[in-house]
Amino acid sequence: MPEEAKGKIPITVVTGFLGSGKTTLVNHILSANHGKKIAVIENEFGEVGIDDALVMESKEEIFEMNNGCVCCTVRGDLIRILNKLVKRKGKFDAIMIETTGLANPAPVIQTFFVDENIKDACVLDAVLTVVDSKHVTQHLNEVKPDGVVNEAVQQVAFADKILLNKTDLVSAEELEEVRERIKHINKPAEVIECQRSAVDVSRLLGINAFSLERLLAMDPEFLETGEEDHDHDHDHRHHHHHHHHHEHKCNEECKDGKHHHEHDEKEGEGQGDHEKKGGKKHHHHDHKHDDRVTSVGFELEGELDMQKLNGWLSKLLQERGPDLYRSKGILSIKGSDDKHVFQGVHMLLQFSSSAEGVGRPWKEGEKRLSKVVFIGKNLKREELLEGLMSCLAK
Ligand SMILES: Nc1nc2c(ncn2[C@@H]2O[C@H](COP(=O)(O)OP(=O)(O)OP(=O)(O)O)[C@@H](O)[C@H]2O)c(=O)[nH]1
Repeated sequence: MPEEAKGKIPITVVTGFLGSGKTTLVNHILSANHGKKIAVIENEFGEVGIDDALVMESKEEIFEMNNGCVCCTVRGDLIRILNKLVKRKGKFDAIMIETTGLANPAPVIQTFFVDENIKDACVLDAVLTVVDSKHVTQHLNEVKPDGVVNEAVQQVAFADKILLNKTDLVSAEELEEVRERIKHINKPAEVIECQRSAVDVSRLLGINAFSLERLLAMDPEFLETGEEDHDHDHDHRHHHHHHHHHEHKCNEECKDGKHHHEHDEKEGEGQGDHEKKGGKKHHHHDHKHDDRVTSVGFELEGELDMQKLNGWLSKLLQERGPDLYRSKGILSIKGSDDKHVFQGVHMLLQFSSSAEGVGRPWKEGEKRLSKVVFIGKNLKREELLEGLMSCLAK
């Protein structure tokens, strides 16, 4: 361990596009036999929080940051939670942060270098990026409107280690193509092929893989504008270049209930490979998200009919699969005392339940609400709600 890392809390950032297998990785790490106490910080992009119910019950504390993306609105929350944890130093061994699938990891990484308190107490051990072998190419190729960041590219570019996950869903040739593509974006990062994010924890934690030097070699300005540009607790009116909307709650400074923020744009300043900067010749400090990508979430009382739901979801994913990046839900199903879960990634749909060890069973007295979230392009709330309501059991 390098001198400056001694006695500091190691931080692992888990990133990767929507549905790539981040929560699966967090659960894998939490349940592995390493004897470490790990505090987990979960950030979710979605109108309705689901992931907290899907992360395993563990002795460690789980902090949730919903209603925003860790790279923007809730960055202040991240700093507050980290400062709280720093005060409890010694009571746990490590911190793991799971970012949303739409997060640009750069501002998350900057947090560990711009906040004095956090910088003194913590050391970034590694940025782990989970990649969905089947769907990543589509996301890397996605042509974004001018000035909009391609988060999938950023996530690969900033990785210290890449978990090339879901190898069961692709052929050997496809896997090789994905590997090449990833190497093209990020040559130094080790790529580990896996299924269900199952990688030996000794290769993931306490590996001291993060290197600020390497990052600065890739982008000499990495730390320069971070503080100013990414602190969204300050007055948004100072900025006026780009707009950035998520269909989620903002901090009180956003006057119109949508989320705007802007960054100064520095184009093509000899940064080398531009794909590293978001698939375009844009500096990573622009981090305007794609406003066509939104989340729609519902909380529903009453029991759902499994057969109807399965039929409706299968049809929806078939028809809207390319645009429907991610769907997931916690379900109260008629005729069952188990908590049911569905997971959708594009056209792939999977049902499971607490009886199979997925999610936690309903607690005594817990209100049996179903929660469903859709994340994707051009989603129509009314249509989705109508479809979901039609699945209620009579
Ligand atoms: N076939 C296959 N499915 C996998 C694999 N790893 C994870 N999954 C499934 O992929 C879906 C998404 O996994 P998650 O771990 O929830 O993904 P995530 O990155 O946390 O998703 P978001 O937090 O919504 O961005 C779940 O249904 C998993 O069971 C794998 O190696 N192969």
